[in-house]
Amino acid sequence: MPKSLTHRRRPPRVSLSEHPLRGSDKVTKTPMNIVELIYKEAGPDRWRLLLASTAAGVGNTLVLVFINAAAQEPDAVDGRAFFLFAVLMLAYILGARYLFHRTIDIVEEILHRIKGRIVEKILRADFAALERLGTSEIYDRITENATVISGAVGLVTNVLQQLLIFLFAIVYIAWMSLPAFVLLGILTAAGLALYWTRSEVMVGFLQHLAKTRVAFFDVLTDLLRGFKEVRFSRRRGQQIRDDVMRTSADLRDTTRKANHLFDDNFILASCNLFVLLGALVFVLPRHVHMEPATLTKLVSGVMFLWGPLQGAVSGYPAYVRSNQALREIETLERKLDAAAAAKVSEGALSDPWKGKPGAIVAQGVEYEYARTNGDETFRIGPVHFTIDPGEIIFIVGGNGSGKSTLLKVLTGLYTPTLGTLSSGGEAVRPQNAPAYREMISAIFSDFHLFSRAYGLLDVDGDAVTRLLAQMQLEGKTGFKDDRFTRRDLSTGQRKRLAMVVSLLEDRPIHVFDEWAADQDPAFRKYFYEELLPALKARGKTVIAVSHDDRYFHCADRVFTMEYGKLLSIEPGHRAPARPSTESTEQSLPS
Ligand SMILES: Nc1ncnc2c1ncn2[C@@H]1O[C@H](COP(=O)(O)OP(=O)(O)OP(=O)(O)O)[C@@H](O)[C@H]1O
Repeated sequence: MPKSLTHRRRPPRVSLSEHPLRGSDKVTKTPMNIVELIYKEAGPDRWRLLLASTAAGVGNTLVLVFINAAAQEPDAVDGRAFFLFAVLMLAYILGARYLFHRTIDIVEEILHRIKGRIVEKILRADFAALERLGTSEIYDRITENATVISGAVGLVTNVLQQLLIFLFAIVYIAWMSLPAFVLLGILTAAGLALYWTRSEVMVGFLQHLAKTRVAFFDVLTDLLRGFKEVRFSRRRGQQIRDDVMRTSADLRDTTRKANHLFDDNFILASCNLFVLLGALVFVLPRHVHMEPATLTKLVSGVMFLWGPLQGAVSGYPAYVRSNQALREIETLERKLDAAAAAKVSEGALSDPWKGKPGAIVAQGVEYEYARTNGDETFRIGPVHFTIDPGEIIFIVGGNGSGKSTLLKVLTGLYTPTLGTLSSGGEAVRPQNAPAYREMISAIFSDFHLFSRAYGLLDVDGDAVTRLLAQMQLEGKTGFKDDRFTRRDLSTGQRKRLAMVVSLLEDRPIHVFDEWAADQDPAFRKYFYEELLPALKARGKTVIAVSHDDRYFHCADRVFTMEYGKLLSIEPGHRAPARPSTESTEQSLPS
């Protein structure tokens, strides 16, 4: 029996570790499939790929035909025959190697470019739009889908090669016996039609599986993030467990059904082959005269179809999955395109300030969050004020009064819905907003500490050590190779580390969103009574959200917000004091 040199693979099973494919997003344009993408990206190499594929296919087929022939006439095998055999094998090796390696290179290059493009789009995206998009979707789509495509490319390429071999084998059979070719054609077409119909059902399962996986991961994430809270309530733990088990059972059933379908399709393809062989041996000789030798060759030829058939059958699910993954990436890119900040070409960007912001003026500034699910949205403004260079401004107000929202508008992260924000007489516009933000160093309440000192050029190690000491962080973390040696600090310490970075940035405007909230009394005092005055003495403008009414005197002016409106602007020493929140702190030793 001839043995195929082709890859024989069982259909890939769907496992829990695979990416949850999502089929819910509507894609308006017909997305490119993986084969079209490889064809397009291959450029001039596509002909070489075709050639390599043909060489591999022809080599593979002829090696088997050759072995078949040699087995029937062993006496005719001489040195020349052996040389021909070696040449055919070499053609297969070179062709297959080029085909597999080149398609992998092309796909990996495509994925690398897609990642770069997505990061570029994230960097260019409008902050508010990116906030709405959320991080988990971006993370999921950029990493998991790329993994699915990477993993599938070998199988998909194999399908293409197998189809070619299949074609050659059919021609070989037609050459031996035309009636056998017609019979095979009819049975193969019937088998393919059945396989195709079942494949449609399989695609539906894959999509359902994708949604179920997302639900499973969501509830699992809830359990892991809320692990602390679960420790305090057995009932909560039980309910979460029930939810996890319910989604897991759904996942189990769908995975089982999908895998059964894969297996059934595999068995179906095998049976199709058996039917072909049966028809060849039991039916054909009764109707058509055929030499026993020809029949033996035909049987060998049909058996040779086994490899290509299996390759194609097991590659098809990979093809479907990678197309789905491509669709996911495409959807993300479209969402990011929609989230892009107002289009400003690199050349049109301007910096009218050159690092000197002047007075910040808000004239009738309003901002409203985008409406989602028809819910009421929060809006601030209209607000009017001027903040002079070197001023210390505190923004105070109750929870949810809009302090952080105002900070995001003031720092140019949110574009006002109405009114004008200007700095040094220049309105902040899309063309100059990046330059405006470069003058601000902000620590928001949900700040992030980067693993490296990104954005800080030529950091002076001594300066960092001094600042770490000033923030009482020496011994807790250090600075080595452009990185802080430890970031797993307490909340208050992490904020002090963020302050170190902010001071190193040395920008004219400092923005702090409740920075002092997690500091102990001594450090809070240090922040208000030493650090802020020191910044002011260096000409810095400070805008800080604060709840520390006992330190309002440290501000030049206090802006009080209520329900999104600027209720009052008072000099620091006359600012309204709210009930003290520091009764506990006063009893503690400082
Ligand atoms: N990204 C967002 N999308 C929609 N609404 C938001 C968003 N962020 C905040 N809000 C809403 O804006 C309102 C004001 O929130 P904001 O964070 O500005 O208040 P705050 O005064 O800083 O409150 P706190 O003192 O509790 O930090 C809240 O009602 C909140 O629900």
